[in-house]
Amino acid sequence: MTARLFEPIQLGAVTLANRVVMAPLTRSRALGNLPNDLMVDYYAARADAGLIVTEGVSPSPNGLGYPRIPGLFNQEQAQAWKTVTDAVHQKHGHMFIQLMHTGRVGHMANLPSGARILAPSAVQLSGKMWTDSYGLQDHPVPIEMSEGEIESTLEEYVRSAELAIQAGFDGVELHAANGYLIEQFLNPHVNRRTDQYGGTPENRMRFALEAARRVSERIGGARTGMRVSPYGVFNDTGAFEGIEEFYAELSRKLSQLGLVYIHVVDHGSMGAPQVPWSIKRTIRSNFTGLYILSGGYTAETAERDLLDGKGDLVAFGRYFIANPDLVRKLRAGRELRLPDPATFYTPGAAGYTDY
Ligand SMILES: Cc1cc2nc3c(=O)[nH]c(=O)nc-3n(C[C@H](O)[C@H](O)[C@H](O)COP(=O)(O)O)c2cc1C
Repeated sequence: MTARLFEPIQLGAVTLANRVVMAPLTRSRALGNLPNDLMVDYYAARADAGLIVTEGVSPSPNGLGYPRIPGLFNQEQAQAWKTVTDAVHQKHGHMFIQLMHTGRVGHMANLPSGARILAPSAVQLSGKMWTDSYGLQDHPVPIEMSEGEIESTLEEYVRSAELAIQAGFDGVELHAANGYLIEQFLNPHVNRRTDQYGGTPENRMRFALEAARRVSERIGGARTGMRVSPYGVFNDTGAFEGIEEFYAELSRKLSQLGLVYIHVVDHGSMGAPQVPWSIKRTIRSNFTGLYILSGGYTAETAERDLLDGKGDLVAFGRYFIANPDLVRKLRAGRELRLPDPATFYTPGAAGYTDY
């Protein structure tokens, strides 16, 4: 059984061996924000996925809000990432890098010196952030970005995308989901600006669309995707008035920019409210590129939704943590292991390369 999931599919210029995507998974193993040999092993072991999307990687020193997450904004990082992409390509895998700027989600203790916690508005995130030096700390009140800082941050995305291509990635996924910087602009609970980047839906979309436009102009739409999470609640986001029309318009505009895929998060399986099918259907019909389904999928539900035409590829997150050979297991209908959440973000090989 499960046939469609294992059919090849064209994604821009590359042919993926199957429609199984390894979802982006922050694992916090990048000491000094630099990819290392342990990460090479981890990704290479999962190269059977049709497409690997990396963990969130910051395009800026300011976006390294969590401890030990990798960056991609200098040559040293690009060279280190090249060892990862080489290992994955050697095994005939393909790989997009997820550019995740954490924005207000962070703490100064996690950032390199000179970096700053920037966000569309000076609205503090609730809850605490882990720091290796001081344990759990309150999120700080972020600095409201000036228009100049918005401009330089957009250029950081472009520069990072360039470095990604240099580092051998097949493309870039802009992280506009889960309450990180791009979604901080999209969401009116977080974005209180009154200039051209806030207020109306058109203004709140501007940062996301500018990032998508500039990155796709630089590296090509065929190498640019975006991840979104309408109705997501992570990092104090949540639904807002006019959300259906908002994402209808956003997906239409991303389609016009020629992005190769849209990756839609549904964290219903993680305890968040289920994302209504109405909005997924709207995005599906407005966006002419590929659609990646994600959130709580099994072999059976993935196959069902692909056959129903709900999407073109299916991302698996937690199962990929505990089952490096996930594609083989799905194909054989074998039982899947569950990951140990205690080692999701701890440094070292335990719960990372020893499944
Ligand atoms: C440990 C962990 C880290 C994650 N890190 C990221 C991330 O860096 N970027 C992102 O977009 N989503 C991230 N997610 C969300 C996953 O990509 C995925 O959407 C989620 O796990 C639901 O899919 P699943 O039910 O197949 O696990 C993370 C999830 C987990 C469990």
